[in-house]
Amino acid sequence: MRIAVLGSGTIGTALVRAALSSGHRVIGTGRSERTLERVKSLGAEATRNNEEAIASSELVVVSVKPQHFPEMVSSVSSDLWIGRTVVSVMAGVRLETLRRIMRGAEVFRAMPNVNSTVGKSATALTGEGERRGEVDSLFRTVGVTYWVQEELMDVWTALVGSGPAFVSELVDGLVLGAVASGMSRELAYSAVLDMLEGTIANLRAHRGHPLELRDNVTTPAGTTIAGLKVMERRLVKSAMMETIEAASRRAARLGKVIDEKISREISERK
Ligand SMILES: NC(=O)C1=CN([C@@H]2O[C@H](COP(=O)(O)OP(=O)(O)OC[C@H]3O[C@@H](n4cnc5c(N)ncnc54)[C@H](OP(=O)(O)O)[C@@H]3O)[C@@H](O)[C@H]2O)C=CC1
Ligand SMILES: O=C(O)[C@@H]1CCC=N1
Repeated sequence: MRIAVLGSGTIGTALVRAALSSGHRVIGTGRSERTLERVKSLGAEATRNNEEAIASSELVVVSVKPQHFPEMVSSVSSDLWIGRTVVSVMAGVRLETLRRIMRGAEVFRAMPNVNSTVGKSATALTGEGERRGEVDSLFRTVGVTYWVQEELMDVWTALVGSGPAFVSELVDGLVLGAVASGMSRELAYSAVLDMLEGTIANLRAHRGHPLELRDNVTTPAGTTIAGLKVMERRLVKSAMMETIEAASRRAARLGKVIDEKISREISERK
């Protein structure tokens, strides 16, 4: 299949690489010379011209930032979308918005995460169309896929899309705590990553509630309960809940703002 990736940045580049590795012909777009050179170095074609990329492809991935989407689509003739399959990875942007601007295309949304760069994304997919299987295959090349109702895309974006940033913050906090207690940063970082991998394996093996694992670790009057008391006092769990809710609300808001811009764009075209 011929695949176009519009916006070959962090996520776009991972998808260019994935599509090439599955034997597809790929054309990636970008604005800067640096982006275009990176796409070429992977073995794909590269162009600044989104129309050229769309016209020559059956499957089109839209991986520009949501804020750049209205400007990007305004430079594309609306006829070009007819008969294409389009997959947007943009946070917040609704299927309804995409369908309105891409008349005649079958439209999907995907929400991967930055772990797609190491083949370990968990990607939510939504939408309907004949190329559902091909869309699923593309994202399975960068990790695992889950088909979900569109209503869940904003919270998925918060939990899984933004999640690696939140976990990185937590990792940094743990490392700094160890540094404050006299461990070198290098050793602490390596130890935290191993501890996380082990914890994930343990949680997956036991399949129960995560608090069962917590209680297995927590010796009466031991070290863990001393730390847990601080986490309780500092409302760490409450902060995590609010973090996901805030990010999810932001995705919803972003979708609304982009929808309004696209509506204005369509009425100006008429
Ligand atoms: N980063 C993440 O972890 C995740 C991001 N997403 C979503 O993926 C999308 C991309 O994010 P990310 O990869 O981080 O962003 P990047 O900024 O890394 O990539 C965006 C790319 O779009 C290109 N671009 C901008 N405008 C145009 C245009 N008019 N025509 C062609 N190319 C254009 C930029 O090119 P240039 O650099 O040359 O200007 C850049 O390479 C976003 O919509 C985001 O919501 C989804 C899940 C996770
Ligand atoms: O921060 C963002 O908006 C994007 C979406 C998911 C991850 N990064």
